[in-house]
Formats: sequence, C-alpha cells, structure tokens
Amino acid sequence: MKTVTVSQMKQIEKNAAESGLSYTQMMENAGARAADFLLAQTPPARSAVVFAGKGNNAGDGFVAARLLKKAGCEVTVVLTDGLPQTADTCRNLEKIQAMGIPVFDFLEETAAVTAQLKNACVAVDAIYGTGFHGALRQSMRLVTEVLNAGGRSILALDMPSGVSADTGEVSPGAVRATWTMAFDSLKPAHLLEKSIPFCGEIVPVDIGIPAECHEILE
Ligand SMILES: NC(=O)C1=CN([C@@H]2O[C@H](COP(=O)(O)OP(=O)(O)OC[C@H]3O[C@@H](n4cnc5c(N)ncnc54)[C@H](O)[C@@H]3O)[C@@H](O)[C@H]2O)[C@@H](O)CC1
Ligand SMILES: [K+]
Repeated sequence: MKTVTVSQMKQIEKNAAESGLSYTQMMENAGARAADFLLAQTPPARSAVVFAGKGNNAGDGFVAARLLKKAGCEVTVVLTDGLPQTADTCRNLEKIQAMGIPVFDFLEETAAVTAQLKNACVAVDAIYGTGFHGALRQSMRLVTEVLNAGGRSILALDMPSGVSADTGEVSPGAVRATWTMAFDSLKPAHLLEKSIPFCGEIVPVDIGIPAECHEILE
C-alpha cells in the first residue's frame, strides 16, 4: 500500500469518481470493511458504540453501524458534533435512524452515552479523518476522554481523531486507537513516530478504487 498526502488522496478519490466509482460507494465500501473487520475478530464484536463527527469520516461510521446491526451486533451511535454536514453522511444517518439504531447527542446525553459505552465490546472512532487539522476543541476533548477511558478496543476509521494526517501532529486529547483502518492508502501519520502510538495497529484496506486512479503517484 502506497503513502499519500491528504490532497493526493482527494485527487485519487476524484479520479475514482470520474472512472465510475461514486463517492457514495467509496463510503459504503469503507464502512463495510470496518464492519467486516470487527465481525472477524475473535470473538466477533457483539456490541459497539460508534462516535461520529459531521464529515465523511462520520459517514463511514454510519455505514459500519448499519452493517454491524444487520449482522446482529447491538449498536449505538453518538453524534459528537451535531448533525452531519455532507450529503452522503446525512443520507447514511437517515438510514440508521430508519433502522431504529439509537442515536445519542453527546453533549445532551453524556450520562446515557457513558452507560452505553460501559456495556460495549468495542468503540468506533468516526469523529475526524483526513479532514482534521489543528487541535481538538475543549468540548471535543471531553468526548475523546470518555472514548479513551475504560480500556475497551477502539477502531479508528482512517485516522485517530486529533491526529493530523499529513504531519502526524497529535492534539492533546487525541484518540488512542487499538487499530487504525487506513482507507485505500497509508497517510503520513500512519508511519510517523509521534503519531504511531495513537494509531495502534494499522489495518490497510481496499475500498475498491481501481489501480489506475493512483497514477498521479507514478
Ligand atoms: N465520500 C468521500 O469523500 C469519502 C471519504 N472518506 C472518508 O472521509 C474522510 C474525510 O472526510 P472529510 O474531508 O469530510 O473530513 P472529516 O470527516 O475528517 O472531518 C470533518 C470536519 O472536521 C472539521 N475540522 C477539521 N479540523 C477541526 C478541528 N480542529 N476542530 C473542529 N473541526 C475540525 C473539518 O472542517 C470537516 O468539516 C476520510 O478520512 C475517510 O474516512 C472515505 O470514506 C472515502 C470516500
Ligand atoms: K476517525
């Protein structure tokens, strides 16, 4: 698997979209790989709490939530940043609401979230992916503090939230993942000494982007 910057990844996704693989399908594939991974653990995940932000990383998390639920896993979703802001992410949130998956707002229902998390085998970090830069706000650090506490396994989608993909800069309060699933390509932070401890084990996954869409890297 190659290593690409965030802007190169955007170009690769654009190439894929132009070659016929929609952004919607890439999100579906990313979320499906995350669900497959958790169901393939020994023992398979039976209960999961998915922490979701407002961008496309959250969309991957909603897809994972839907597919985990379909496979019989008990799933709860926690919105950490209010309602999602991208079209694909909004559509995927509607789908999980239609399935009756409980959706909590972290700020308004912190006690309920903490209780759900206590009973969960695994947490999914879909707060921020490659779109993150700078530092976690104080209010978001309360979220990541709850997420990091308790010693349960955490699967970070693409990046642990609070880690900047290009530089590996780690914000105070960043998520400490057990595994980080790298979608399509590695990002620099997956390989940098300062961010590796937050990524845990890197799990590279194919999200269906054809090889020729990576030709910008040749
Ligand atoms: N449909 C698509 O475009 C696909 C996107 N993918 C996923 O989408 C991710 C990238 O999604 P996005 O570009 O929407 O971004 P993210 O979902 O990573 O970030 C969401 C939002 O966080 C905001 N943000 C950044 N730094 C912040 C800070 N310090 N404090 C508060 N807010 C901050 C950004 O402005 C952005 O609106 C990838 O990592 C990957 O998981 C993949 O599923 C492949 C397909
Ligand atoms: K993430």
